[in-house]
Amino acid sequence: MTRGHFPRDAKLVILTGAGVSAESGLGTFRDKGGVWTKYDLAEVATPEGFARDPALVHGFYNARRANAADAAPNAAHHALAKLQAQWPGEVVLITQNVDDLHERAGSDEVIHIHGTLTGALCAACEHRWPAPAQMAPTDTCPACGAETTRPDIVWFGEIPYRMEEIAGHLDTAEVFAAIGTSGQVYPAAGFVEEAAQMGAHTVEINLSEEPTSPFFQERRFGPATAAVPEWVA
Ligand SMILES: CC(C)NC(=O)[C@H](Cc1c[nH]c2ccccc12)NC(=O)[C@H](CCCC/N=C(/NCCC(=O)O)S[C@H]1O[C@H](COP(=O)(O)OP(=O)(O)OC[C@H]2O[C@@H](n3cnc4c(N)ncnc43)[C@H](O)[C@@H]2O)[C@@H](O)[C@H]1O)NC(=O)OCc1ccccc1
Repeated sequence: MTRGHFPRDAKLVILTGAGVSAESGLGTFRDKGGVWTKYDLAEVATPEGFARDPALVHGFYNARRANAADAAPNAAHHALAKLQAQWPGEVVLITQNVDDLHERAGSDEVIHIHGTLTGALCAACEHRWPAPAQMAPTDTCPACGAETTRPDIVWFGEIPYRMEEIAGHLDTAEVFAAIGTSGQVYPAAGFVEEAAQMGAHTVEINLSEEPTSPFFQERRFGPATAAVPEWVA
């Protein structure tokens, strides 16, 4: 990590997107052959879609849960876990991804702003529990018994998780890095501007240029499994 820009124990805030899990075989969303080219986002990733057809939505997430379970963390996940363990300053890892590959690479604290495939949520009492491999509309909540269980995922139109905590980290970040994200989904896409306004050094690591690339002071293009270990080294 080129030290010039910040102190040895700087506070690092890192945001990851689907690109960091692409080389683990988990499709991204907006690239060629991406998830949103195969599925209609409004049908499978909105509360309205779930109300209309919960079986369709559970089927979509059951398939993604199975894919994620069969996948393995890659060199980018491992490099970030090593950075969290060894960097003298604070490292905050925020992910838009709903897979658990960061944790399986050894990252102990990961803020899942869009939820997780491994979690189930009761829409009635907000109880949370580990998701079974296959979820179905007839599943009942172990706490209140209601038949209102859903994947613990933040859908479009819903408020992302832990936003206050994240706002605090963006205000105090000395380095903000975005890795493998197209910067098209808000509020996450706006984090770079918030961090830059507070004086953070901003770094983009991505396969190629994105509309938000001009917001970053430092840009590193290449596959995450090469570019992230290089940046961390
Ligand atoms: C599409 C977009 C225009 N719509 C939105 O942003 C909406 C609406 C909206 C709100 N504010 C706005 C302002 C302007 C315009 C629109 C809005 N946002 C919302 O609805 C959000 C909720 C959004 C969350 C939706 N849920 C997801 N995921 C869970 C589901 C699921 O996963 O099924 S978002 C979904 O997209 C996220 C972003 O996608 P990326 O990760 O960036 O993936 P993508 O495919 O796009 O890009 C991949 C990148 O990787 C790169 N890459 C590929 N391979 C590699 C490689 N090998 N190495 C490195 N890089 C690589 C590619 O080049 C590319 O750049 C994903 O992470 C994924 O989580 N809620 C909200 O705003 O509530 C109110 C609010 C807000 C704040 C405070 C209070 C209230």
